[in-house]
Amino acid sequence: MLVERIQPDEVYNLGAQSHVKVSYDQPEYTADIVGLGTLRLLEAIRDYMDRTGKQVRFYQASSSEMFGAAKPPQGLHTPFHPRSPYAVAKVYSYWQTVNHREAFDMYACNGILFNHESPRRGETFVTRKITRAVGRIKMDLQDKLFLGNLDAKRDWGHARDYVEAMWMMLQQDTPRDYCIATGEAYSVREFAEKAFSQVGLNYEDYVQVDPRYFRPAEVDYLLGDASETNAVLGWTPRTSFDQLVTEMVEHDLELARQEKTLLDAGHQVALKGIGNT
Ligand SMILES: C[C@H]1O[C@H](OP(=O)(O)OP(=O)(O)OC[C@H]2O[C@@H](n3cnc4c(=O)[nH]c(N)nc43)[C@H](O)[C@@H]2O)[C@@H](O)[C@@H](O)C1=O
Repeated sequence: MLVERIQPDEVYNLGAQSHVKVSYDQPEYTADIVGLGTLRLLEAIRDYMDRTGKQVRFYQASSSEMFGAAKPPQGLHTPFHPRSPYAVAKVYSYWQTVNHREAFDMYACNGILFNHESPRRGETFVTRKITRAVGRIKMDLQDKLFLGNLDAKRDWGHARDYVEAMWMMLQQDTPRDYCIATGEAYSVREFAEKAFSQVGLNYEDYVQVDPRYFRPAEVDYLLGDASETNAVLGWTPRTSFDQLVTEMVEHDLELARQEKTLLDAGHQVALKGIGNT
């Protein structure tokens, strides 16, 4: 067994089919990985601790998607109202984690993280889909960007800051749950506006709404209240929304420059996973 071989001190369960729209196309697979996957890990760790007497700390990547339709701002005391198979499975894992902590005295924490982005974000998530398109449009490699609901609002932070918070959660004396957010929300439209204007373009000239990207049930407005977490952990985000957008646009502009250089030199360029979800 893997836990036996690795003998971990800390386990971070970040494994998932993490795309909300895809979870509607693949609900059973999503429930298996995102829901039962957590239970399998918790049980493997419990069994390992029972047999060896060792202590293992467990982090569960809970998600602001669990709040779904709940009114903003959402925090540790907001009741969940999930709006997708992904979010429902995350709620299941949230409670499995709480229950293992209460029933078996495990050091297990839920980090309820609001959206966290970076240049490493998968290209089918909206922020990266936008910044990839901004770079490619600027370099004349693409004409249009097709998006879904431009009015959805998200509390977007930088993944680098959020990963630090995850680690801090497992360094405390007692286990509990936390909420990580910036406390600021922007719409998809505002993200696009800022990203395009970064390279001197107007998003309205390039963005087209395509209903293909609408979700059967949308999460309209996520805005995190991390005040309790900030007080306990002494954590605050370091990267502003403007800095996040700038970093992602600069990264993807450079990627587009490289693509253009290769194309101009007669090479074929295979594009990895440019967004169609
Ligand atoms: C915290 C949470 O964060 C992420 O989930 P998400 O918020 O669904 O992320 P997203 O970037 O796919 O969508 C954000 C919003 O943007 C809207 N939107 C418009 N047009 C497009 C569009 O064309 N593509 C996509 N993907 N979204 C679009 C879309 O309808 C939604 O309202 C995951 O990491 C998840 O694993 C997680 O846990």
